[in-house]
Amino acid sequence: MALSYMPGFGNDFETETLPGSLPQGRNSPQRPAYGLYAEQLSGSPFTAPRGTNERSWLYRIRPSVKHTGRFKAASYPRWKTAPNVGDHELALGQYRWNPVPMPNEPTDFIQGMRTVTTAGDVLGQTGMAAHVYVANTSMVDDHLFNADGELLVVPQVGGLRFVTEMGVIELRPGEIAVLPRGLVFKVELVDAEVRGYVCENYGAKLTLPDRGPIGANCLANPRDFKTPCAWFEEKETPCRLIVKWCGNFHVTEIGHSPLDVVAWHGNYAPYKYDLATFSPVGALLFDHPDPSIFTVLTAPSGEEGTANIDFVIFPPRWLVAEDTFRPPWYHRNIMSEFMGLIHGQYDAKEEGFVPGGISLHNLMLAHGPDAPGFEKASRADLKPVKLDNTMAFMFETRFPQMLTRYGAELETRQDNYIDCWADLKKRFNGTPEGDWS
Ligand SMILES: O=C(O)Cc1cc(O)ccc1O
Ligand SMILES: [Fe+2]
Repeated sequence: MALSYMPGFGNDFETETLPGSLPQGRNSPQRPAYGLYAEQLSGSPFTAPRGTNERSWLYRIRPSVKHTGRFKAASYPRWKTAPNVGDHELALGQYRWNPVPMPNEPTDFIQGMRTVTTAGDVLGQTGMAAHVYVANTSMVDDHLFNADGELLVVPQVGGLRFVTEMGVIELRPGEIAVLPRGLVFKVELVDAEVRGYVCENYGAKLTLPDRGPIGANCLANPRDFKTPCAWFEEKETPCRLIVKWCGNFHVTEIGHSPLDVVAWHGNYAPYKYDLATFSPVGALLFDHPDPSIFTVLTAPSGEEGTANIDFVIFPPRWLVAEDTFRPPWYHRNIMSEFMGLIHGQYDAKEEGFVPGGISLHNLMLAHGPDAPGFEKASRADLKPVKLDNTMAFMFETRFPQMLTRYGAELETRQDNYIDCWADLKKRFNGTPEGDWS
C-alpha cells in the first residue's frame, strides 16, 4: 500500500479517493456523490472558539450508526482508567523499570496495552494514563474507538500500521502518532514483535506549544506533522468494533468493515510526526534550562501554563554551556514525570535506564543525576560535546500519577533504583572549595 500524507498541524485538510467524492461548496448535499452518507465527527463542542474548534466531515459507504449494533461487555483488564487508586500496596517512591516483557501468547495492540499510571479523572475529562503496549498479532477484523481520549503513540520496537477511518499511518520507532478521540482504527504490525508507549489524554487536545520569544521557527515545526490521505475498504465480512467508554470496554458485531470513508475534509484528524525533525533550542552560554524547551506537544488544562500533559523529548543536541553542571539539576517538581527511552542513553542516567525502560518521578519526589553521573559531570572538561544517538521522552502532567497494580508488581521493576543516589557524598567541609577528594 503506497501511503500519502498531507503536511501541516491542525490544517483544514481535504482528501478524496474517488474523483468528485468530496462535495464542494457545502458539507451536506441532498445526495452526496457515489451514494455516500455525509457524517460530521466533532472533536470540540460546536460552539468552541475558532482556535480550538475541531470537526471533520466524513463521506462514507454507511453512516457510523450502521457500524454499531447492540453492545456487549468486553474485557481488557490490563488497560486501566483514572481514577484507579489503591489497587496495590507498593509504598510511595521513585521507581524505574526495565522493559516490559514481550508476550508469549498471541496479543494484539488492544490486548497488549498495559497501564502503568493513571492521573486525574476520565469522567471530568481531565488527566491521562501512561501505558506500555506489547504485541505480536495484527488486528484483522477487530477495530477500536476510544471515547475516553486521544492516544499519543510512541513506538520503541517495531513498526505499526494504523489503519483508520480517515487513512493509513505507518509508524516506526523515532516517530509518534496521535489518534483523536472517537476515531475508528485497527493496528497492523509491520514487524513480528512490537513495543512502545502510549499516553492517553482524557483532556483537551494536544496542540503545539506557544514559542514566545523563540519566534516562528525551530522546536516542532507545523509542516513536519503529517495527516494521512483518505483510504477505504469495501469489506462485506464479519467485523467487530470495540469501544472504550468511561473506562469500560464494549463490543459490537457488524457484517462489514467500518473503515469505509471514501473522502473527508476538516481539521479533526490523526497525524504523525518524526521526532528527528524537532529543532532543539537551548542554553548557548551557561546553565541548564527547564525541559519545557523540548516540548513537542502540550495539552492545556484550562489553567494557563499548567499542562494536563506535556510531551517532551530529549533529542540529540550539542552541550556547550560553560561553567555549568550540564545534566539535569536535582529537583522536586509539582508536575509528575513519566519517562521512557526510545533508544540510546539518557543524559543523567547512563546505566540502569535502558531503551524500553520506564522511570516515574511523581509529584514532589526528589530526583536527579545518579552518583556516577554527578561525579562525571562535576569534573568534566567543558568543551562542546554532542549528545548523540539518543531519544528519551517524558509524559509530564499536573496531576499525580497513580501507579497501577500492574506497574507495582511488574517483575522488571528495579528494587534498587533509589540506590543510584546512595553514593552522593557530603562535599561541604566549611571551606569555599568544598571537599572534592
Ligand atoms: O528528571 C528528568 O530527568 C527530566 C528532566 C530533565 C531536565 O533536563 C530538567 C528537568 C527534568 O525534570
Ligand atoms: Fe525531572
